[in-house]
Amino acid sequence: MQTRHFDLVIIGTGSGNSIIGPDHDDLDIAIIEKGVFGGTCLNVGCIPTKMFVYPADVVGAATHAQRLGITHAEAEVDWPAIRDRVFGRIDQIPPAGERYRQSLPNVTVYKGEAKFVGERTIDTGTGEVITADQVVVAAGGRPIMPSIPGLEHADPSRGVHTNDTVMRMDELPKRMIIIGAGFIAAEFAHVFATFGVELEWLQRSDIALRDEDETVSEVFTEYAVKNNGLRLNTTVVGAEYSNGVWTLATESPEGSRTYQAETVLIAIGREPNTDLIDARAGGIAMHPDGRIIVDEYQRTNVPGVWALGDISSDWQLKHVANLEARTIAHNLTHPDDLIASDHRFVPHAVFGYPQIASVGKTEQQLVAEGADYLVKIQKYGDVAYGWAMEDQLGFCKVLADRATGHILGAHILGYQASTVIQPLIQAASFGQTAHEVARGQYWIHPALAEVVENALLGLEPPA
Ligand SMILES: Cc1cc2nc3c(=O)[nH]c(=O)nc-3n(C[C@H](O)[C@H](O)[C@H](O)COP(=O)(O)OP(=O)(O)OC[C@H]3O[C@@H](n4cnc5c(N)ncnc54)[C@H](O)[C@@H]3O)c2cc1C
Ligand SMILES: NC(=O)c1ccc[n+]([C@@H]2O[C@H](COP(=O)([O-])OP(=O)(O)OC[C@H]3O[C@@H](n4cnc5c(N)ncnc54)[C@H](O)[C@@H]3O)[C@@H](O)[C@H]2O)c1
Repeated sequence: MQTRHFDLVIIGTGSGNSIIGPDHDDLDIAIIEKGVFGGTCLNVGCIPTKMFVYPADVVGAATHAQRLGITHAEAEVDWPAIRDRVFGRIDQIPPAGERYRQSLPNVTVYKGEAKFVGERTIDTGTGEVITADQVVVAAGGRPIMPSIPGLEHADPSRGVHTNDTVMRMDELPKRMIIIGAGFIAAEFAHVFATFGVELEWLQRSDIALRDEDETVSEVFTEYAVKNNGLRLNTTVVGAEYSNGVWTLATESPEGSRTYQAETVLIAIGREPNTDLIDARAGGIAMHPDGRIIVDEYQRTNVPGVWALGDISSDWQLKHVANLEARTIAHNLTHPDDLIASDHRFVPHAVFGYPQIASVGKTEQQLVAEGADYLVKIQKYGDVAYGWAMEDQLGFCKVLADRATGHILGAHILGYQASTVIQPLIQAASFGQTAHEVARGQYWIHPALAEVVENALLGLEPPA
């Protein structure tokens, strides 16, 4: 095996690929990718899912328009056309990104599965072992599979999917069973239910989106039970495949039951790829759940080795992986002026139906901490635009420190929640008080953002 030394090696081309910039022109860099250039978000995550969510939102809006006096003919969903539109656009990007990297004189692209064989020493999986002064581990994660015989591996040919394959199905199945009720399940349940697939959506615990603020998860769960086939407290204990149909055996407090469908979507969480890269052989310390331990500067315990994104972060979110990549991009070339990743107010959104967005602490976390807080829940339907929409579900919940008025958490469920929440993310991040944000600016009337204004005004003024 040949051995070559680099200034910098990057493992993974998701957010890892965005590290390389003009500051690094003088470095001899290797980047290693085992799969498709661009990583999860671009190829099998954020971007394609939202490209399916958008048409689902369009169909959903037409359906919900009945209460506004508009009826449409039933939507005809042309799955191959939707799928080919999505991937016809996405599939052009990875080869272009790879070609660009290969065109840079100081970058060598290895197409192989990287494994540490020593400290800062990596087998590229291409017949070459390389060493480096600095290594960035950005190898992400993968779907967790259940330990149920038949379902331990994705097998699209038999209708067992994860997010990696479900968006490329040849045709829309008549029936689908979704296992899990987190982010991925919520978004795909919205897409497939809206596209007319008969859903059985099985969740082993008593609530969907468990980590959200409890008001949000309760309203979301109630809607999903009523409209999207969600079944709670239902644990899958066995699976059989016969004549193109899966029969899943389940246990619940009501007893044993089976569910049948041609397609099963597994969405029970994601695990870090530290085993694939043999992080242990590189001397890299890990949490019990397999994530790499990093400090606020994204340093691991091994000098010169950094990690970012899903393989190390507390958050499996693209904007977090990107921020951590920016931290490392700076720190690689500024050893005496390190910057820390800002994880104070990490927001997220779940692009299902109803849409959800959140930042900061949940009310249950504040209760557990014994915090002295103010809370206001403002309904969409009680501000002008929400009233015009005849919205019956949406709300904005704001939590603020009683003494200072600082925003501690904000949780929105409803139309465009992911956009409506942004002023609250800004206020929390810049330390503005609820009163300042509500009173210190105009709020366009009668825009939906008034739901945020009224939530803030509804908090008692700070003592
Ligand atoms: C269905 C879905 C929807 C999502 N939607 C959103 C969303 O709307 N918003 C949001 O913020 N986040 C979303 N996420 C999460 C987001 O995609 C991830 O947090 C983000 O992509 C993580 O980036 P990363 O760079 O850490 O890892 P990745 O993008 O996964 O990149 C890791 C790369 O490393 C490569 N690799 C792994 N092992 C090796 C090895 N041994 N050798 C060489 N290469 C290797 C992989 O092939 C991959 O290309 C979604 C995730 C999924 C699954
Ligand atoms: N819009 C977004 O930002 C977005 C969208 C999709 C995914 N993501 C990221 O990807 C991550 C992974 O998503 P996910 O939905 O797979 O995970 P998740 O952690 O959000 O949800 C996992 C679900 O599976 C259930 N579960 C866990 N183990 C199980 C088991 N053994 N059997 C049955 N059910 C089980 C849990 O109760 C939970 O409902 C998310 O945490 C999120 O960070 C983000």
